[in-house]
Amino acid sequence: MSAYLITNVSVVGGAPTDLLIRDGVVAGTGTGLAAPDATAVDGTGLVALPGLVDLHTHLREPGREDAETVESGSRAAALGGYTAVCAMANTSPVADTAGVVEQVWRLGREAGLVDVQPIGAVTVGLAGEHLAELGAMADSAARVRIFSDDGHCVADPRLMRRALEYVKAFDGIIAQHAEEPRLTEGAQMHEGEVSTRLGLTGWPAVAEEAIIARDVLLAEHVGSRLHICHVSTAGSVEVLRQAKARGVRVTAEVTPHHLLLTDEKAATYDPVYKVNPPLRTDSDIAALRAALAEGVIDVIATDHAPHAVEDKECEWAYARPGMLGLETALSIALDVLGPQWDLIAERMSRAPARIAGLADHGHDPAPGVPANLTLVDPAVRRTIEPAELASRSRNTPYARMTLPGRIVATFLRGEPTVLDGKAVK
Ligand SMILES: NC(=O)N[C@@H](CC(=O)O)C(=O)O
Ligand SMILES: [Zn+2]
Ligand SMILES: [Zn+2]
Repeated sequence: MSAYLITNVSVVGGAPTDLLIRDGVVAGTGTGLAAPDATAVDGTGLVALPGLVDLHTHLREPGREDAETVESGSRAAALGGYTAVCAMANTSPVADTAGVVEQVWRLGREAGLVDVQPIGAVTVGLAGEHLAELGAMADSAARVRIFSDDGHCVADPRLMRRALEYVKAFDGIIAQHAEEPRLTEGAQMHEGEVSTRLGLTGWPAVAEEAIIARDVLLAEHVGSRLHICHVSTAGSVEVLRQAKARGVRVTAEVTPHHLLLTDEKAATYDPVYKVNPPLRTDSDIAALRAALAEGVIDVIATDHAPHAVEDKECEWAYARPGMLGLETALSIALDVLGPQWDLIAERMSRAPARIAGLADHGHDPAPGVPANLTLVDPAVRRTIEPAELASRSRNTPYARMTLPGRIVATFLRGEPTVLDGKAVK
């Protein structure tokens, strides 16, 4: 195994130091380290963060390899500073058996760019009728701990209760896509002033809030762990705040796009802005940012949702919802939070690693910890060019925007996956 000596780097915003990486772990820190056999990496001006961990990634393999593969999505993740991603189950076939989750897990290992941790479906085929084989997925080589029908809500309260009961035995989590389907039939965008003006059917905030309120009560009743995907409204934050104050075992994530973009974007009729849950309002953004600072929202998760051109560059009503996220998330976080490195490390690495139970991830670089880390240059501003992204898809809402921060290098267990801002393989 190789050795790397990163010199003069700020670890999570601290005073510059050196970091020696050897045999897959951080072998030493301190100023003036010497290691003649190590490859030198000049860390001057750079910030070292624990490798980012994404709780919510769509990799599209198996089934839509034209939009993304485990390998292309892993490369996008590494370039975004990630060392682990949790792959959502809404593939084709759905990841609802031990066989499919093991396939995704193996493809992740073969790509070798990030740790790919499969999420299993809650219900067979995401159909919301019968529980999938949760135990077999948990016992499989993929060791699934998070289950989600993401893309769909587990709308049936009895099924949701049974799923929560089932995963309690192995401290698993149900990650809910909170959307009361009866309240969002035909919905195209956030229900509010802009949808009224544009004449598009609205997706009301209460469709999300009602499910979160129900599910925190179910989780409290059962004593199980619940995670809420892509929280998007101020009302959801209030429900979560109350639940957490009561000690309910609930965690929550917000996406970069819900922290930055509003429903006004729909007025462009550019389907790149169509997403579930929809972009909301300025006051929702303010509440989400405050909740993130406070810890009512635990995690920034990308909901990286690649879509092929034919599924996205069409009329708004026919376009699939979802947008890319992995290669821009850290920049959006920097833009929204500023250089609050400890908060960024907490919300984008430590907390998601803890929630997903990824023991090798989410550790600040310190002697003895697995060398899963990323180096950020906060001084660089870069313009997002969709054609330059590593993702197979192009549906970024940040095209031609200039954003702060650039990932210079990413290390997975001591080996670089990104160096000089370029993927190593
Ligand atoms: N977020 C989206 O708009 N789309 C996701 C599904 C989901 O996260 O609900 C997708 O799979 O494309
Ligand atoms: Zn979802
Ligand atoms: Zn999703």
